[in-house]
Amino acid sequence: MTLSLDAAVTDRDVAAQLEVADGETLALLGPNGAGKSTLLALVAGLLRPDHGTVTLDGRLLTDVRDGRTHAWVPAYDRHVATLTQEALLLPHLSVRANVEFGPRAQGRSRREARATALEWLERVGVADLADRRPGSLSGGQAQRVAVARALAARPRLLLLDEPMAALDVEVTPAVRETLRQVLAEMTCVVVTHDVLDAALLADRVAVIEGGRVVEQGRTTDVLARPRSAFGARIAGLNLLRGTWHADGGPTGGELVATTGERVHGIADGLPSRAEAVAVFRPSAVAVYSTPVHGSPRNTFEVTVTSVEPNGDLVRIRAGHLAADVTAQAAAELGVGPGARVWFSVKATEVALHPA
Ligand SMILES: Nc1ncnc2c1ncn2[C@@H]1O[C@H](COP(=O)(O)OP(=O)(O)OP(=O)(O)O)[C@@H](O)[C@H]1O
Repeated sequence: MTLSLDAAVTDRDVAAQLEVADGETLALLGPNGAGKSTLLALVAGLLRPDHGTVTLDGRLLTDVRDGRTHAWVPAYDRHVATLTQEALLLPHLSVRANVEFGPRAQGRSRREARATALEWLERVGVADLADRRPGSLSGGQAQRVAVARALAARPRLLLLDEPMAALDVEVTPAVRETLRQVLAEMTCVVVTHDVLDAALLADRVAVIEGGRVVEQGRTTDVLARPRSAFGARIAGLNLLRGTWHADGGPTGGELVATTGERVHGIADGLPSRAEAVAVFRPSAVAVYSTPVHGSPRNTFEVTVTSVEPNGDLVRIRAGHLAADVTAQAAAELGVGPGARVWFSVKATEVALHPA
């Protein structure tokens, strides 16, 4: 294992064991206060456990036993980079200087640091902003720069703490896609509230509740067959498989699903005729009893198969698709199994990625 953690923090009632293999992305999911950020802090070296160990690439970073610290590598020497909700760029430095900072601090030459910075800014799609100051960037741009800064330091492990939580919904899909591409090569732990992040970014998921790992496994397995209460609440994403047809329209094209639906969505750089999946949350689906129009929306005429409570909402299932609506909306619709309804989801809510 590249990363192993087996540690406890008594006053936060956190006691967990995690393992992440080389090149793998693990998502930590769980309700507020479950202990996700605490686990990241233990790995990053920002928090000392009451007992336990943290190992990265066979190097013992933390070892606390019998009330004594046997090993403690300080945060700056762990080869671990952390990306938080806020980009936290140094305001008085240019974008490029922010990204050069890590390589320079590691003793690389000015020229090498500059080349590395430009390469990463290019990869995350903001090379044209290199000379700007952080204060003049949008939230999405700043977060891309923060990704470049984190990776320019060549960390062995990347920790992401809700990296998209502070972004506008319009820019989230594109930043998520950038992360998906760069994370493919990294060993990574991502804390998220958003099941879509887990579905698109993570190979494996660990569900944390009350400071304990209550469920873990391959993302697809956990989302398809959740065994914990939290897992069940977040599962049920809509997922359509098919072929992407680029046509240059408002969203660049549509996915023709093997189940017949045609779906517009956000597909950054997906080549035409690629096998792809379209993913969207049940809560992004509006339900109507009459046909709806209005672009850029996807509308599917479906037959309701079940209506059941789902947390504070009501989940309306129609075969392989699901919509979560408020209890009031469900009451107004007054639909039950067998009813014909229209599911509608904005193209901006649909993420497409290679299958
Ligand atoms: N700095 C702190 N000092 C003491 N207790 C803390 C501290 N930070 C968090 N806690 C407590 O530790 C427990 C775990 O919190 P943690 O922040 O790790 O949860 P989380 O899963 O990251 O939550 P969220 O999703 O709300 O960010 C909670 O009971 C919390 O109140």
